[in-house]
Amino acid sequence: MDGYVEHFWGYLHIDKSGKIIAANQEAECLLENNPLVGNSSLQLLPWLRLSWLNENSIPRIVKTSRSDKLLLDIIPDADDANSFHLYFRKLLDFHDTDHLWCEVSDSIIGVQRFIDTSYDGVVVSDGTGKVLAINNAFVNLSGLTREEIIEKNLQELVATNVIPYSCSIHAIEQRKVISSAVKYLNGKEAVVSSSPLFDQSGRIIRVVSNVRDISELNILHEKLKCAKDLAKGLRRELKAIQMTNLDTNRSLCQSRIMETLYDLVMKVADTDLPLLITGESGVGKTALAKFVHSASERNSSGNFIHVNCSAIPESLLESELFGYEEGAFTGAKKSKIGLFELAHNGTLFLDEIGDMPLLLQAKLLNILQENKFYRVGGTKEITVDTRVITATNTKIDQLIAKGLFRQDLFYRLNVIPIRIPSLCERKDDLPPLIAHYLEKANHRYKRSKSFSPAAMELLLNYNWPGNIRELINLIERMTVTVDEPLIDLHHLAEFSTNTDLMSLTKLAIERNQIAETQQRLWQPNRSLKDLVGCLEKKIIEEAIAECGSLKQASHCLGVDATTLIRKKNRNKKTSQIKTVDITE
Ligand SMILES: Nc1ncnc2c1ncn2[C@@H]1O[C@H](COP(=O)(O)OP(=O)(O)OP(=O)(O)O)[C@@H](O)[C@H]1O
Repeated sequence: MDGYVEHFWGYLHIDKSGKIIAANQEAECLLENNPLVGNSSLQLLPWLRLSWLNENSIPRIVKTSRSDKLLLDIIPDADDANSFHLYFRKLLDFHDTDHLWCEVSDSIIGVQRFIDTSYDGVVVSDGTGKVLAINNAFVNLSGLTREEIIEKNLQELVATNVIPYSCSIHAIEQRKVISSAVKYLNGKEAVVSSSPLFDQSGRIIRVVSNVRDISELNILHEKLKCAKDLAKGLRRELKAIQMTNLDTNRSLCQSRIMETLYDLVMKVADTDLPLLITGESGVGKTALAKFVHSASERNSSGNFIHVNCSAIPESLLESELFGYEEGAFTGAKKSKIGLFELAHNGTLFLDEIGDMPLLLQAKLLNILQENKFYRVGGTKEITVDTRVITATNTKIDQLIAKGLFRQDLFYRLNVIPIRIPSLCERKDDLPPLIAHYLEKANHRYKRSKSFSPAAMELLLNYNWPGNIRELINLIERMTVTVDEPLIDLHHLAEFSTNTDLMSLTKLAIERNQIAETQQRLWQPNRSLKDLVGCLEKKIIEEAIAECGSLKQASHCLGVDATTLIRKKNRNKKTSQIKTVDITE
């Protein structure tokens, strides 16, 4: 223990047997400079009793001579059960108030213990500004030594620039708690709060200052600011990437029908009109809803929230969408914000809207008309500014006919109806989509695959019932599973999981084989003369077709026209290839 106690009190560190391990100067002074360390405290202090060591910190007054009295306190060492700290001080004029001093000593020692364990710096001064005690935390924080501060007047310390400012002096002057920020000479910053203590006559007897190091806090604050700036930058970049992706999506749709669709979407993106997107699964309804959000002002003011109404159990959907208040139902321990609120200033995309229960449809209609709703179990009306985009791949008019969907809600949602055509209705989009997703898969899986012309032709002729999602899946599967660099028809047949595609591929393979066979010159059971005749006829026919007339063809082939006609007709019977009509 340092500081106040050390300054005025003698201190001995003694072991269990009473041997002195350490002592301070005040102790040497009080015990008249006898060498202390190594000696027995019981011999040097005949009034000391070994039994007192085991009595936990009881301040006592002992008579050392006829006139001298010592105030004494023994504290066990917190780290070493076999040693004790002994504090003592002479009592001079207090013969009649011994019992009071016991309490005072106890509180002084107690205060010092308290301030030493404080995380914050502590400075105690008297009513004139003289420093009586400081703790280690203050020494570490201010970079000042005890000698520079203890017993010095704070006003002088400010005047001599040892400290930049004293909050305690202002607390003494203004007789109230004063708080202020201080920057010490070592650069550390602190928030100081000085509280004056008054005696019964209103005199200030002590000022206790609490000094909290805020340098760390400032550094953390700076770091937090940097992190926030970084997050802001990343969010901007993410949005830019998302926008690029969405722009790519638009540029990949080159069919006339999709270009018209995107033109319409661009016109309505910045309005708050509800959109109902229809189309088969995998055509890109979600992608289009994201595109609308990103192309609108809402992209910078709010979030895009995607809710699949068929994926959330009916019993949970209401509380998910609208949130709930504490105690609204069993298990609602805390209130929770709903997805509508989460999409405030942004876009709420309700996918598979046909699966929304009828009861919730009424609540949805209300919110679309009023922009207001109540949380489940709530009494406070909540107002939101949320754009609603819905999508479905079921026929809503059939649901209306069956009484499963509210007609009024349908009209409200279907302000801008958008039907995304299936991939088979927009085959012009296939080449850019295939090229884009093949490149993506090659990059992702570090491959360099390509499709053979025959495989490519097949992909262009296929109907893609699973639409773009099926196309992406097939390309990824082929890129990863095919070993050869060229993905050919037989790979499609081998690795395809779709029976339609598989049979289409097998058909194409067979057709290719027949074509190959037809192209071969040798055929079984035909004489050489017959085969040569056939070839000759084909050459003559091609020459006539290319040159435009028999005369020109005979000129090109270097034979006269009569020979050409004769050769052509000679092979007529044997040829299996139909001849063309030749007119000069
Ligand atoms: N125009 C486009 N260009 C490129 N990729 C697209 C395009 N539209 C959709 N996609 C991709 O196709 C896949 C399916 O799209 P999306 O999930 O939007 O379809 P969906 O119609 O919402 O499907 P579901 O009805 O099953 O929810 C996604 O991987 C998406 O990125």
